[in-house]
Amino acid sequence: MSTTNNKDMPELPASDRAWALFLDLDGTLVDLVDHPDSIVVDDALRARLETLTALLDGAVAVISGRAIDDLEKHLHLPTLAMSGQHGAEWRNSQGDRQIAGDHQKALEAVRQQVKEQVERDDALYLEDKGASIALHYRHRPEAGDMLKHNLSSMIGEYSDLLELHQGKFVFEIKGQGYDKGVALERFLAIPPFADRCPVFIGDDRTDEDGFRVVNAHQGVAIKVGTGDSLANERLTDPGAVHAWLDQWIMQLQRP
Ligand SMILES: O=P(O)(O)OC[C@H]1O[C@H](O[C@H]2O[C@H](CO)[C@@H](O)[C@H](O)[C@H]2O)[C@H](O)[C@@H](O)[C@@H]1O
Repeated sequence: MSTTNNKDMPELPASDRAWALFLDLDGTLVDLVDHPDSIVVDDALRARLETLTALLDGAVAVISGRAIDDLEKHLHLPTLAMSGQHGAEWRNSQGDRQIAGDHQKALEAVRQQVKEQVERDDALYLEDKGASIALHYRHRPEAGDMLKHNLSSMIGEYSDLLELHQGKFVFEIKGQGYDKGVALERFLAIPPFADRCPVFIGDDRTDEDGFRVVNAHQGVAIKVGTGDSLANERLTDPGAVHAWLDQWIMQLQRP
């Protein structure tokens, strides 16, 4: 196995294996910021993703909690495979898309209640993604426990169809049975990902489902930042992720 030059960084994936790369967006590829619309995806990141996609024969996907329309609005990479809304949406590298719909009626039933909760406090922000709803409380951190309690009650009678996920200053109501692990398994069953060994980089607790699947496939799971994790490897922040990916690109380009 090749090694990186920086002792603090994970080993680079061995060059004698075929790899599939899965990447979380917020907190992993881009820095966390005050509002979901304010993230910065620069040309260097776009170029990095395009180069890796070419070098890995198309086996690169972004696995995000964001909706695919939102990911595309920021990334502008129409042939990049993606999963959005924590596994409820998929797009392959041909641009073909699917979205889970079995929980939509239940979500509709709670949508108005969530809106009313947000309307009571200007510091809260509702991100309605279609197949999931995110309630952001970054600007009202002390409301976390109250919101968790209220949102749990709202979805209580639909617990066979809906579940509550907690991310970084956000609660998300999403379809039961979809998560980033499900998204990874789905990609690993189809070309060009099938039969490749997965590498997944993520920073949040919702990424742990992905790490579990990667570990089961004897892949490389990399947690960005601190905190308990199923991942065996660490990178400190998005800047370190970019540097690690650049080193991997150099290794892949070596004759
Ligand atoms: O799975 P990810 O790609 O990491 O997406 C997770 C959630 O990211 C976004 O919210 C988070 O990032 C915002 C921008 O930095 C930040 O303001 C917010 O506090 C974070 O929770 C996104 O808005 C969500 O839809 C994603 O699920």
